[in-house]
Formats: sequence, structure tokens, C-alpha cells
Amino acid sequence: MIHARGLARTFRKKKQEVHAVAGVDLDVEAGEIVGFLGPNGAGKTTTLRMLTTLLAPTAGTATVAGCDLVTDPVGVRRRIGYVSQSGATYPDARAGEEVVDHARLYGISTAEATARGKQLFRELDLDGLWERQPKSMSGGQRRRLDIAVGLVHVPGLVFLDEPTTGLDPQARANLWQHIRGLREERGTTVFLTTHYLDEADALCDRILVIDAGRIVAEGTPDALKSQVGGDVLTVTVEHAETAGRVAALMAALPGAEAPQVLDTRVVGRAPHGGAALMSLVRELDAAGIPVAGIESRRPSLDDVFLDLTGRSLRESGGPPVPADRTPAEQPQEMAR
Ligand SMILES: Nc1ncnc2c1ncn2[C@@H]1O[C@H](COP(=O)(O)OP(=O)(O)OP(=O)(O)O)[C@@H](O)[C@H]1O
Repeated sequence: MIHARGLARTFRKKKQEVHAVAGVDLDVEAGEIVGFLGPNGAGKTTTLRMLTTLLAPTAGTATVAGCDLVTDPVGVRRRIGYVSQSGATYPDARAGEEVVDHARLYGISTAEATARGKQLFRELDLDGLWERQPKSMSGGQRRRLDIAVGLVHVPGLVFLDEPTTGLDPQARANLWQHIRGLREERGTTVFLTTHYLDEADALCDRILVIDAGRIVAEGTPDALKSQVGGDVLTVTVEHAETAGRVAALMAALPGAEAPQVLDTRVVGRAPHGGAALMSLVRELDAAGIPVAGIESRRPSLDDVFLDLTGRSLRESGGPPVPADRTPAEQPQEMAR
């Protein structure tokens, strides 16, 4: 459904070139739900804007929904839906009109567009808002309206740029259900960006991780998590001055990696977390170190992220990487 090779986009900013997307290869098969994850400024939106023909690539080739991105952009546009981060509805129009007008652009009759629009309003919990102006809707309602607009022409491939940002947990869960339903009932392929790791984990068949304009990992959520060696051990000490001794004990566990000390928290990784935890508890006890909490957990997608990008996705927000610096030279935002 999407096949891109060497896709790249460079911007000039204050006399400096920024390789927003620096040669991306990606393949998305029909019927897949694929999540595109990366820290702020990694190149997600730029990639989406290229794949949806809104931005010309500076290099590379791609076919999207069977059409060549560069030589047949109209063919691409006919076959896709795109819900941008900022949305595309006019604040003064009527919500229902927006949906119907969008469908009409795709040659759908007013009657059919209205029926589809009303069904989407029901599914997305927008019932009763058909006549409402977007400017008087809540942020979450407007987001769901954007999504209704992006889906009303029943595209075979949908691009969603952070679809659930600003939605409350119930609205997010509804939308996930709707996205799964699109795939199950209509075989729709979905390519989405998100900052929510639980969303990527719960919804996506496969995840692509982009950092500094390059794909740095891809796989199913489980495969990515199993790449992270060992379980995550966290000990919270009562007095920060004892954290160093705890880190030394943790580092001495069989197969452990160098732990991090974050004030009163010591975080490390070791294989077989349960057994490692038991032996750590014994040693802490023997050393007489007072502990406020101790836990072992399976690695999460955030741990995968931290491993791959040196940053936590939740706390990312770093500056763009100038073109003359490699991803490895990117400033590390968070102490590891
Ligand atoms: N029109 C533009 N002109 C100059 N630089 C740009 C432009 N658009 C994007 N960039 C830069 O390209 C890089 C990638 O931006 P992009 O918006 O694709 O990142 P992103 O991964 O979508 O980030 P976020 O998660 O914050 O939305 C950033 O450094 C950004 O500042």
C-alpha cells in the first residue's frame, strides 16, 4: 500500500539546512495498522506530508495506494484520507456541511454523503452536533469532526497525524475501536503518528520508529520490546545519599547493565527480573539500606524508545538536528 525508498526532505532554516527526513525506506501492506513514532522534530509530519502529496520530496521515490507520488499525485489524493494535526474544518461552517462537502469533492452524492456522515457522527460520539459550528465545539469534539471528515469518502488508506491528541480516555478508546473497525469491516490500511505509547502498543500491528529523519527500528510492539535486554528494576531509597550503594549492588547482579541514579531512584536492567529482585532485596536488607519501594517490570515501548533514541518519548522535545550533525551527535535530552 505504501512503498517508499530513500524519501527525503531538506529545509533551509536560518541559512542552515535541516534534513527533516533523511532517506526513509518504508513498506506498509494492505490492511495493516502501522504506527509511526518518534520524538518531537523527528520527521513524522514531514514524512506524512510527503506521502499525502502536500510536500514535494527533495529525493527518493514512493508509491502510495498504487500510484506514484511524484508523477500521479492526483491518483494518490483520490485514494487516501488524511487527518492532519491541525485539522481542516472552517470554524464558521456547520459540522455536518463540512463532512458532506468533503465527500462531494470525491464525487459522492449528497444523500450518500449525509448518510455516511451521520453514521460517522454516531460512531465518533458526535450525535446532535450536525448543525453546530466547529468554533463552538470542544477541542475533543473538533478532533473527532476532523476524523469524520477524513473518513467520510471511505478511503482505502488513511493517514492520521496524532489522531487522539487532546481526547479524553473514553474518546480515545472509542476512536481506537473505530480504527480497528475500519480495518476489520473495510480492510482499510491505517498509517498513524502518535505520542502515546499505549496507543501504539494497543492499536498497531507494526511500529516504525524515526529519529533525526531516519528509521531507527521497526517491528511488532512485542518484537521491539523483546529487543530490550532484561527486565527493568527500580529501587526508591528513603535517603538520596544511599542511592550510590544501591546502584553498586544492582550493577553486581548477574547480567545487569549499568544502573542510573535519578535522585532517590535507582533504575537498572537485569535478566530474570523476579529472581534479580529477590536477591537485591536480600542484599539491601543485609546492608541495612532503608528502601521506600522496589519493583521489577517487563520493558515497555518507552524503554525501547529510550534505548533507540536516548530520549523518553514522553519527555522528548529537543531542538532540530542541523544537517551537518549526525543522529548520534544529537543532544541527549534526558539522563539515562
Ligand atoms: N516548513 C519547514 N521549514 C523549516 N523546517 C521545518 C519545516 N517543517 C519541518 N521542519 C523541521 O523539520 C524537522 C522535522 O519536523 P516534523 O514536523 O516532521 O517533526 P515531527 O516528528 O512531526 O515532530 P512533532 O512530533 O513535534 O510533530 C524539525 O526539525 C522541524 O523544525
